[in-house]
Amino acid sequence: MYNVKIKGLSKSYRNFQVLKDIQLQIETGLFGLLGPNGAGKTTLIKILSTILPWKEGEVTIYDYDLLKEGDKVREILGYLPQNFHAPLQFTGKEFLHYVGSMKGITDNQERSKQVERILEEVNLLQHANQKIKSFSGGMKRRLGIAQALLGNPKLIILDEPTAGLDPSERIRFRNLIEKLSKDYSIILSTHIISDIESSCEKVAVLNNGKVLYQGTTDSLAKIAVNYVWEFQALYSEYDNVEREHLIISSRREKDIVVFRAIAKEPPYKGAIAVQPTIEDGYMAVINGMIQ
Ligand SMILES: Nc1ncnc2c1ncn2[C@@H]1O[C@H](COP(=O)(O)OP(=O)(O)OP(=O)(O)O)[C@@H](O)[C@H]1O
Repeated sequence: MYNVKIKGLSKSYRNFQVLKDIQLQIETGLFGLLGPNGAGKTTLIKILSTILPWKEGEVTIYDYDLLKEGDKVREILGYLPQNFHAPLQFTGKEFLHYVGSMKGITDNQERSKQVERILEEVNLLQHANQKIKSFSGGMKRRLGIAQALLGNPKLIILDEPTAGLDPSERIRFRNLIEKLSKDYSIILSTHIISDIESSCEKVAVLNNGKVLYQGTTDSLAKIAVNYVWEFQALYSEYDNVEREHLIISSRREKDIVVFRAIAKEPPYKGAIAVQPTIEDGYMAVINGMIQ
């Protein structure tokens, strides 16, 4: 079942077209929206979150027409913006009560129940009465998720939620998102492949305002079969090789360097085709190797 259906969505800022005829269908579960900086992810997410006005195209979210029934969509939506800042002088609990009231949960008992449950869900219960200024980056981000969960939304939209987190916080955050995806539909926008590779079954790749790929994460990797190569070159050739080929990674072994590259043909003498990863598939799509 598709919860979000997008047909022919376009958006311009003055003369600059940011989204170009987007066609997307998003199912229940965890959906990854991948793309480099400037691809148009935030613009798309702001439109889906009813924050940004738009005119061209059709968007349905849980059978509500986004243009005509924005109020209904807001009732079933939880949103964590890219630059989420909670007031530092509040405690975690005070902040969630405040957001809950703003979302129209006026019954004190009901709001308290939700706040406690959600604090537990995001693993912040024992810090609930601490001021937010004492929270780590990861805790603040989990509080961001918590405010999105208030009001029992059906769809949660997270814009670059792991940006700036250290590796252990990132893993913790990722596990939380994966756990939540059992109960909620989640759209996760990111430019970090590892955020989606273990947990998202379906992804879309956006670049320059266009959807270049949508499908399973596995097929995104498979798309690059016969396009990913490993070869060795002398270290002294490093700059030339890097300039002339689409290099994904390299590792130095004394005087030689082992390169991993994407190309339609063997890019270097002795190059052998290797098994592609999701990152390879993503790079191949973004760089226009695969139409
Ligand atoms: N209000 C605006 N006015 C004009 N141009 C804008 C505006 N907001 C975004 N843009 C431009 O639209 C393009 C897409 O931006 P957007 O923020 O949607 O991309 P993104 O994929 O979310 O990237 P990032 O991760 O860097 O935020 C960029 O070129 C950006 O400069």
